[in-house]
Amino acid sequence: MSSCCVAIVGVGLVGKQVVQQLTSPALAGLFKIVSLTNSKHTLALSPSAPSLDAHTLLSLLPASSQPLPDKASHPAASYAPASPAELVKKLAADARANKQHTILIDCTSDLSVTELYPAAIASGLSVVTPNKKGFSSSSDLFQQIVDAQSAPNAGLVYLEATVGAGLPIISTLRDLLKTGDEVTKIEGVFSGTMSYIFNNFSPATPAEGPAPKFSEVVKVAKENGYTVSACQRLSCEFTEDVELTTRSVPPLAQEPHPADDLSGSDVARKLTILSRLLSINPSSLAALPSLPEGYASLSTETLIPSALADCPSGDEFVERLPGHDAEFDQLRSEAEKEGKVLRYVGVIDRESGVVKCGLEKYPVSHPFASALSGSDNIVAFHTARYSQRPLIVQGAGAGADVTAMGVVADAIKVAERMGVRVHL
Ligand SMILES: NC(=O)C1=CN([C@@H]2O[C@H](COP(=O)(O)OP(=O)(O)OC[C@H]3O[C@@H](n4cnc5c(N)ncnc54)[C@H](OP(=O)(O)O)[C@@H]3O)[C@@H](O)[C@H]2O)C=CC1
Ligand SMILES: N[C@@H](CC=O)C(=O)O
Repeated sequence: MSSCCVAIVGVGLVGKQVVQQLTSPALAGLFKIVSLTNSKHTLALSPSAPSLDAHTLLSLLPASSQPLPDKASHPAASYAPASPAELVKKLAADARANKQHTILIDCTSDLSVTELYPAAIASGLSVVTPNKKGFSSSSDLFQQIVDAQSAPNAGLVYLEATVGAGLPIISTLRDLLKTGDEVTKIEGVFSGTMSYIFNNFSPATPAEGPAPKFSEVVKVAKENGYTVSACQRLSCEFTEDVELTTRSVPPLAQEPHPADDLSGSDVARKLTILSRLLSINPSSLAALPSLPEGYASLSTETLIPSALADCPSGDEFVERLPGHDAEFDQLRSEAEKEGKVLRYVGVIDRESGVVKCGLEKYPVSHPFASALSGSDNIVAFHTARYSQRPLIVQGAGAGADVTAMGVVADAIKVAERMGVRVHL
């Protein structure tokens, strides 16, 4: 096989970057993009037509706010209303007919798309995704995805970018486990947004002047989160209405409503994924909690003040947050009195069977306190082999370009395993 077909569902921040990277000179000959789908429309491309560049491909998919044109402006293109379920059936039939392996790349955050993975994998498609929901929701769905890989001629599944974006966290864990190491504990800062907030609210080396208020830091994080959309679009050259100065903004990927990150559920989903990967591999250590409802079964400390729990909009949340600054000031001064800083961390402790995430205090000399900046994630693997000092993975844990790198690197692994030769 000299190339793989690729269908991308979800063409937002990450999906656009995936298109960009798959059509780069290094990879354009190895992957053939056969469809792009947003929440409303599917653009289908004839596999026999010459490959198109990223700009042309993306310009052929109408935005979901626009109606489908009567006729495609490119001879290789055709349109249909978006139906990921129908798409999976068609891709599987085409792959069988053309004897060409096809990768479904899900760059949505939609649970209903992940519910298609078992059927997709069992019908021979491979799935590559940064979408956490399929692996961190009910244990039934997770088990169905795992079991689908045992069907005759099943496709493969790769999920590196679900944890730490492009950082090699899932692949490191898999390598440790498959080579027989015992992973006793995984701990780290797993949220780019939480990392940014606490690196600034509770720095190891405070800047001169008054300490920042929690609400001010969250507000800046929210603003940067919005700015990164503009930043990424600029780097893809799809809009002209963005000032060049936005390039200097650190790449955050905060959810539009800060409560989605501050609730800790994003970290809980990442811990669920790692915990389940640990649990499906043989180990002599005690079993971890079964997490039947996924992230919702996990002990998660929320940072949303209870009075703001039902705040409907992100703007209103940020407006009302200053009323709760005193609570966060107190947490910070308690930590400072002990010579410590605050960090929002996740822990999977194999020996005690604890899986939890919440706010913890760390001495300023600890790597979680002093080694992080921007939206960095840091993950420490404590194992039988790495018993004296943990194996540490660190770097930007959010942002469209690094997340897309994790996705595209997974697609390369699928292609290699399907017989496509990829040279150094
Ligand atoms: N951004 C980051 O730094 C990181 C993101 N991730 C994960 O990557 C995924 C994508 O994130 P991101 O690109 O930032 O999100 P965006 O919101 O920018 O993009 C999501 C895209 O999915 C589309 N979509 C939603 N539902 C459906 C559906 N049912 N069928 C087809 N398309 C659909 C949306 O379409 P429409 O345009 O029509 O609304 C949109 O194009 C998420 O799962 C996220 O958690 C993981 C790690 C880091
Ligand atoms: N919102 C997440 C990014 C996607 O996983 C984060 O801040 O880490």
